[in-house]
Amino acid sequence: MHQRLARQARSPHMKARTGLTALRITLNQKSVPVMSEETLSFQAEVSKLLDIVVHSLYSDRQIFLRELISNASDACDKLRYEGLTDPALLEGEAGFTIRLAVDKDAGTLTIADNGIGMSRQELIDNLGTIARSGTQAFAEALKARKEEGTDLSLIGQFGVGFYSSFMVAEKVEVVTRRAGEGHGWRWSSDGKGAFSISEAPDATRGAAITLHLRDDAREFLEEHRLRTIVRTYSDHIAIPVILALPADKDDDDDSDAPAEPRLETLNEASALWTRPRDTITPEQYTAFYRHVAHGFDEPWHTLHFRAEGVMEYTALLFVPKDKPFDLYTPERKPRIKLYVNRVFITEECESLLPSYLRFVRGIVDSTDLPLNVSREMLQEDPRLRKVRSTLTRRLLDDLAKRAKDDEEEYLSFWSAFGAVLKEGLYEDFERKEDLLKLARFRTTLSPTPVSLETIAGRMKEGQQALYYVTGEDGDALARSPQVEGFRARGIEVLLLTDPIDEFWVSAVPSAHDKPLRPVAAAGADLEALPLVDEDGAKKDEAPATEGDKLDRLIAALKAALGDEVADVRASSRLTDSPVCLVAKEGSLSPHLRKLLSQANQKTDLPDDRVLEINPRHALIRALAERCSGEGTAHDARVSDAAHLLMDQARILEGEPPADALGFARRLTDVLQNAL
Ligand SMILES: Nc1ncnc2c1ncn2[C@@H]1O[C@H](COP(=O)(O)OP(=O)(O)OP(=O)(O)O)[C@@H](O)[C@H]1O
Repeated sequence: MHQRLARQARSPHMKARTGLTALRITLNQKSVPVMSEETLSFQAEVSKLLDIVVHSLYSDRQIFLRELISNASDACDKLRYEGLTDPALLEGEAGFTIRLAVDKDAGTLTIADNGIGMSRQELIDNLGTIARSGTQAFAEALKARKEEGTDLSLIGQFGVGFYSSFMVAEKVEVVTRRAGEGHGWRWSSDGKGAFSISEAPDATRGAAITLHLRDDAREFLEEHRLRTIVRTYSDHIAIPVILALPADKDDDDDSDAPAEPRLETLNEASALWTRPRDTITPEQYTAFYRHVAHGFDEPWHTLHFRAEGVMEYTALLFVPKDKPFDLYTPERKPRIKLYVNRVFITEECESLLPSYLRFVRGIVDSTDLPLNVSREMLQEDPRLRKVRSTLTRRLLDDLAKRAKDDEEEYLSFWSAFGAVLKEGLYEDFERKEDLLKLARFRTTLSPTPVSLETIAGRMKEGQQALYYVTGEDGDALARSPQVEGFRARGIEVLLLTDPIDEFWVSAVPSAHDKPLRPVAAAGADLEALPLVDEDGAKKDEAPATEGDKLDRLIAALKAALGDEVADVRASSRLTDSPVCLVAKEGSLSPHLRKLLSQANQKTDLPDDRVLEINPRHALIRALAERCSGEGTAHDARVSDAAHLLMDQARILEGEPPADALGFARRLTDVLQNAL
């Protein structure tokens, strides 16, 4: 096991798979040796997945061919790369091909490559477990489906790589020899729970996947069908996909020697990104996007350009339409493939994009980097920093253009990736202004997200700043007492509900030349503005509790609540509610405190919240009256009211009352007295 993990650790794919190590360790493979053949069971998740694949939920069965050709192409890329440091692996054969061969009598279709191949252990790991990110997502969706009845047809969007062969085949055989190894292996399975492995001494380098087609899938033995599928889905593959056709036997040829098959190259076989833009169709871009991104959606945006200067390179980048399922994994790694002179170098070149653009997929092909470029070099090379800066600028410029051209379309992008892009407000000081322009926010006046420019344009006369409130649920925030006073004055408040919002706001003191402030910090700004009715006309305010009365009330509330609050103060933030809880200035907001505790992060800062009271509210005025008499310090009713108000404020913040029993008792008393 250790050896296997060590080997995986060296493989360029390991990074993406670290989370799966545990899965593999828990594998329960029953091993039943039968002469030189061994039968092993699939990992339980694979069996479940195959069961669904076999009972075909895809209408689009032909995608199996795209998946297998894509794997073959990756295998060739890997060998080409490993061959740079260890030319012996190439065994003198450096020309890569992917061959399709049909045997109509046997009903088989074979997809063969001369790439890296697989060792015995790799066969078990790769084709017996869930080793692939997309397949893992599928398995997770399966689990979710059990729990909450997810629509199965959605699962098609994940794609299941190699396992998709079982959509069309009743039996699949893989004969493979890993480059550099003496002999090969045969893997075979009917996809029903088990697979077998035996030696294949004569296997050639690479992998040959033979599909014994089901009766209802014999269409995939037809040349014209294969030709069309390859041209549609795999034309961009940079390695020739060759169809071997039976030779036309010459009439005069009466020898028994088998005639050589005719070979027909089906695809363009040149890297798509090297072709001029105007010769590439949108379908070809989409097919390529799906290949590099392992996506099943359409690209929402495509950026393809050649750059000259400190470094010469071509970039072909895509913004997906749908959120990739691993967008929020803790690594937050950008996934751009790096090529040097069309030779694939690495899957995860982190230095090519900032992590807040990690949803972008695609490739960069440089003509200047050395082929043996190391990981360290990739991280430190100043030219790559320049490339990163150019790619970032061009992507952000394009996003701005798209927003300008069609705001509605842009909002579909924003709803998928806005939360990730906002990480840049916190991390990329240089691009803060650009990112602020791209940002869209839901507000108390607009359920559809709008730009800061729009919000700033709607500021009221005398309004000092742009205000925001943070929390989990936009609807609840829009109705919360925190924003009442703003609503009553016709002032728009940004409703920030992404976890990242709590972090970037601290790094962005102003936006669009206006200070950006939390609602809790409004204070005097707000008092200076008049209350307005729905038509914007000025409204009279109810009389407020003031002076001594107010002081006595505040003193009585403080005495009753003790340590439960850091302070009690009057506020003009409230209009309809009697009280609300706010964070003391300079302390963590309740929402941030909650986020940190969910992430198991302890904070040393005390939970010092302020209870704000509305001096114009009838209840507060009545309470103030009661407190103005003698002996109120020990008035049980005032104390009960203080606790009930405090609990009410907590409930509005989405928290339970501090002491449920006490809360129930007080509420009962109050109701009893009132009836
Ligand atoms: N023709 C092949 N030659 C060598 N290895 C292969 C071949 N086909 C599949 N494999 C190995 O099997 C693994 C699983 O393949 P599968 O198609 O299920 O997912 P995948 O290609 O890894 O997915 P992804 O493309 O998302 O990384 C591959 O990662 C690869 O290591």
